[in-house]
Amino acid sequence: MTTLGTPLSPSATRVMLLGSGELGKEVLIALQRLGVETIAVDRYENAPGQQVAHHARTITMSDPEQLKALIEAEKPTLVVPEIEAIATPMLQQLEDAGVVRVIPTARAARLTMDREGIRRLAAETLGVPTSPYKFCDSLAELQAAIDAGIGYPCIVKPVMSSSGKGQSKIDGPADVQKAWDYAMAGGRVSHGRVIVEGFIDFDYEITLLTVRAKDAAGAVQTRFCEPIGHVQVSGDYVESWQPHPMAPAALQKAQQIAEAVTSDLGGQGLFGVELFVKGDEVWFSEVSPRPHDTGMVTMATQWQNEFELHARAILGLPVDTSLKSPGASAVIYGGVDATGIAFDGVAEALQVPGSDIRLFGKPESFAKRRMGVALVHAADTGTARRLAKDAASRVKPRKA
Ligand SMILES: Nc1ncnc2c1ncn2[C@@H]1O[C@H](COP(=O)(O)OP(=O)(O)OP(=O)(O)O)[C@@H](O)[C@H]1O
Ligand SMILES: NCC(=O)N[C@@H]1O[C@H](COP(=O)([O-])[O-])[C@@H](O)[C@H]1O
Ligand SMILES: [Mg+2]
Repeated sequence: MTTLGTPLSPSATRVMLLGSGELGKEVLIALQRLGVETIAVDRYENAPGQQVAHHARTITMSDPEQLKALIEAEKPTLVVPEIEAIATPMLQQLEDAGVVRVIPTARAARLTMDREGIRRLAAETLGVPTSPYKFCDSLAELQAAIDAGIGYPCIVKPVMSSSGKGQSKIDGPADVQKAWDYAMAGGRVSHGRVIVEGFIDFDYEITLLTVRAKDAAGAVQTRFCEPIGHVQVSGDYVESWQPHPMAPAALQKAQQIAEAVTSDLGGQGLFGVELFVKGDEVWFSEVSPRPHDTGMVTMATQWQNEFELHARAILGLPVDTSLKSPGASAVIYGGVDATGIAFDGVAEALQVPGSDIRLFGKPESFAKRRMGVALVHAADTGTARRLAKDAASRVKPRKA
């Protein structure tokens, strides 16, 4: 039986988010609606989720001692990682010692924070198809890996990064040095290690949101949302839609891969399984053991969006992954480097039929920082994509 308490009282169910960006903010709102007491942690003050939580804490989450001190002081019922730059070995230590429960598990957080952990698990332990890959600690090793079989084109990424940070495509020998230097500058934690992957010439890519939640008998069951199609530019998502049609054989393979990976990672919660598809062939790319940026579209398309699904699943509550309407999302970038920016054109954006807007409230804008998203529901995804891009383009961020 799940029992929920009253926030700010001794009975409170207390949940700590490690990372409080746009995704965490929505998880926090979903938790608040269930009367959960929330603690939003991030690396900087006034992060989006910190603006809606009961408590805000700012620490260096990659520093194990700071993380341990905070968790021991706050004693949350659950710790929910929201970003990859976290001292996950410390989370493992605290979970092993019975101090806290990590979502979905400390092991899953640790393995997925580092591309090496999850890639080796998927490809080498579980035998799931992936791009060819190699891990390298120097420019010389990178060049050797490419020459020894990865070949051109290929993709280089820091082992600890997301949203395309530090990622680049190498088309030929002239790009190798540049890709190495870019990766060294772009990781979330300076690490000096990269993955180089053979380029998969896919027809399309999807995120398969996969939920591990308890059924009426208390057993953890796996459920899938409809596939989400998306477009990425420089490794960062700019557009997503749901449902993305798939051939039955490809969908079946996608679900098998998602089931294999998420059941090995275990625990309860929502996962974003990223897959490349060409014909009936499916490759596993990576997985977030938490809501996914491309899944923001579910705020327009599902009865329970991915944040509500995560909140429910981690609390042991039932979930409904069904689609409400086709829809799409389109990213609103900052466009300028400035703090406290202003957004013109919100009313114009909301004139677009079936549209909605989220402005995340990040205190500082960068030209390529995601500051908001436009959401649209429509009769079909083609229409929704067109309208979502239109709505996003009407929002004009500027220096205040
Ligand atoms: N081996 C590959 N072959 C072809 N395209 C790739 C490959 N690896 C990555 N990409 C492209 O780059 C995108 C981003 O890659 P990946 O998901 O690994 O980066 P990320 O930084 O973890 O992004 P995010 O955190 O937003 O998921 C993919 O969605 C895909 O479009
Ligand atoms: N692809 C992962 C992803 O989208 N993560 C989301 O971006 C935030 C960091 O944004 P920032 O870099 O603008 O601070 C994270 O906190 C998370 O919400
Ligand atoms: Mg990705």
